[in-house]
Amino acid sequence: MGWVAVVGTLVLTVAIFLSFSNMWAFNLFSRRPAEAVTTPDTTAQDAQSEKEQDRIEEGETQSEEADSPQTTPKASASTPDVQVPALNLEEPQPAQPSQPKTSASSSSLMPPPPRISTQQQQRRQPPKLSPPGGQFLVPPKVKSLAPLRPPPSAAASLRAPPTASAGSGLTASTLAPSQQRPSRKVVLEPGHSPLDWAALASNPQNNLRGAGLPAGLVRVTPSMLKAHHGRKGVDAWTSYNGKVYNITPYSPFHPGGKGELMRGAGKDSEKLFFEIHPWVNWEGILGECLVGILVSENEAMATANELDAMD
Ligand code: HEM
Repeated sequence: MGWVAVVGTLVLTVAIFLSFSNMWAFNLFSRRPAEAVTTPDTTAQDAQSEKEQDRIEEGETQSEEADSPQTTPKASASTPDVQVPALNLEEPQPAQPSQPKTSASSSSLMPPPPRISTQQQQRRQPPKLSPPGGQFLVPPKVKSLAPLRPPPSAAASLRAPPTASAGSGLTASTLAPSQQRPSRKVVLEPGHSPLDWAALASNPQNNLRGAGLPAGLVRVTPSMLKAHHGRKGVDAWTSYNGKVYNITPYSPFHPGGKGELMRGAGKDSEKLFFEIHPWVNWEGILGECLVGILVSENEAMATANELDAMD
């Protein structure tokens, strides 16, 4: 019986020894128990040794993983130090009145927009286009020393330069109405308007060239032209651009009067005509009054000699 007690004591001793040895081995190869064993007053040297130990263990693990890369990842016995709260979307999280309201807890929520005062709101509003009085803006007045005029047209460049006839170098068309020369138009007799003349000239039955003339154009010498002075029942001829016209039928229709028109009778009126009204279409008005062409006395004499020689 005593022998059995001795054996039992030995077995118990061996068991206790084995249990202690297991704890030591577990502490040596396991991390969690080592941390658990680590006391809060662990020095920095102990922490350094632990890090080195961790690096060794990780190296060993990596080498083992490299040797057998297809093995399943091994679970680690370590647990995270930070407790992650479990979120439940279905059940609202109960309020935690125990937690104090700190800036850290409120930082997770967006702060409410700051209140804007009425003056700030008025300042933030876009500017109004109309003045507060409701009156429309008046465009600024342009103070121009020169009178406003339209830009010069293309026809202005084609006009003749101002002549000295106006004295100051200005023509009647460029002067203001108050500064222009008074009109020298005359009051025409009834039935002698420009339209009446146009109707008369458009009728081919009216012989506007004059009586006793050949059908064709007449070779008019300066002496012949001079002989048609328009007095004593003689028609008035005038030359323009090398052609001779009978102006007698047109005299009662001339807006400037018969007297003005007769200033060109028996001579060339091209210069006079252009001095007064260069814009007037001579050919368009007096086309049916064309007598012939102006030739020199020598040309007319030579032509007469040629005709006599032919006879
Ligand atoms: C040859 C000598 C001529 C003289 C001296 C003369 C003179 C005048 C004068 C002083 C006026 C008035 C201008 C004014 O103040 O408004 C006038 C107007 C006029 N004359 Fe003559 N003229 C002559 C020949 C002609 C001829 C041959 C024609 C026709 C082909 C003609 C057609 C006109 C026309 C149409 C007007 C009106 C112009 C307008 O309303 O702007 N004149 N003329």
